[in-house]
Amino acid sequence: MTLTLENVSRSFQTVTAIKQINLTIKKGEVICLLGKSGCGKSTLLRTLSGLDQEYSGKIYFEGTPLTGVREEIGFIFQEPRLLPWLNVIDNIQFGLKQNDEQTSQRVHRFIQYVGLKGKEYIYPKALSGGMSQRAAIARALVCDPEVLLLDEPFSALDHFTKLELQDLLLKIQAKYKTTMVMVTHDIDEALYLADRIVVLSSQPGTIQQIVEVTQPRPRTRTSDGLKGLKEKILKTLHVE
Ligand SMILES: Nc1ncnc2c1ncn2[C@@H]1O[C@H](COP(=O)(O)OP(=O)(O)OP(=O)(O)O)[C@@H](O)[C@H]1O
Repeated sequence: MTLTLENVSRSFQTVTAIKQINLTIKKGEVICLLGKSGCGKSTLLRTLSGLDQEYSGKIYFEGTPLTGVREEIGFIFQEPRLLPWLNVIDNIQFGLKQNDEQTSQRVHRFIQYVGLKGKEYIYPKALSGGMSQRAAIARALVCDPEVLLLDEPFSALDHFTKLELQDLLLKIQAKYKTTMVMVTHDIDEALYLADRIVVLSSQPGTIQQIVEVTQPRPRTRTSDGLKGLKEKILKTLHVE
C-alpha cells in the first residue's frame, strides 16, 4: 500500500500551513514528520487521514484518490482518547462491527500483544498514561490497519515509558509491516524509529529535507551514525 502526495497544500484563512508537499510513502515504511512547533506537521497528518478534505493537490491511496476516511488507515493521537465509561476490552472492541467469539479472541490477542494482560476490566481513569496509550494502540491494531498515522503519540509520557512504546511500535511494524507516519518533536525518537525523516520548514510548511536512516534495527540510540544525522537535522532546523 503506497500513499502518494502531489503538490498538497492546506491553508487556513491567512495561514498557509503546508505548501506543495510531494512525497511517496512506500508500503511498510516508517516516516517521521519533524519540525518546529506550528510548521504544519499535524495538518499534514490530518490531510493524510482523509478527515480534512479542504486541501489542494492530490493524495492517492494505492493509486486511488483519497476522498475521505478509510478503514485501512488508523489514527493514534497524543491523548489516548479512551471512552471513560468503558473498560479496556470494551474500548478496544468499540469500533468493531462484529461482536462474536472470534472477534473477542482477536481483542484478547491484541491486549496481550500490547502488554495489557490482566488489565482487561480496568477503566481508563485507573490506567497510567503508558497503559492508556497501549490500549489506544491495541484499539487501532485490532482494526487491522495498513497505515497507522500517529500524532506525537508518546510526547505526554515519561522517558522510560516512551522508550518502551517506541519498541512496541517497531515490533508491530516488523510483524505486520504496517506503514507508519508519525509526527514528533523528538529528533532522537525519529532517528530510532524512522526509515525516512521528513523535516518541514515553518510558515509555510514545505519539505526542507528528507533524511534517510539506513542503520539496521535494532538501532543503538547513541551510535555515531545517528549522532551524525542528528547534527545534520539540527543544522537544517537552525538549532545550535
Ligand atoms: N483549524 C485551524 N484553523 C486555523 N489555523 C490552523 C488550524 N489548524 C492549524 N492551523 C495553523 O496552521 C499552522 C500549522 O499548524 P499545525 O498544528 O499543523 O502545526 P504543528 O507543526 O503540528 O504544530 P505543533 O508541533 O505545535 O503541534 C499553524 O500556524 C496553525 O496555527
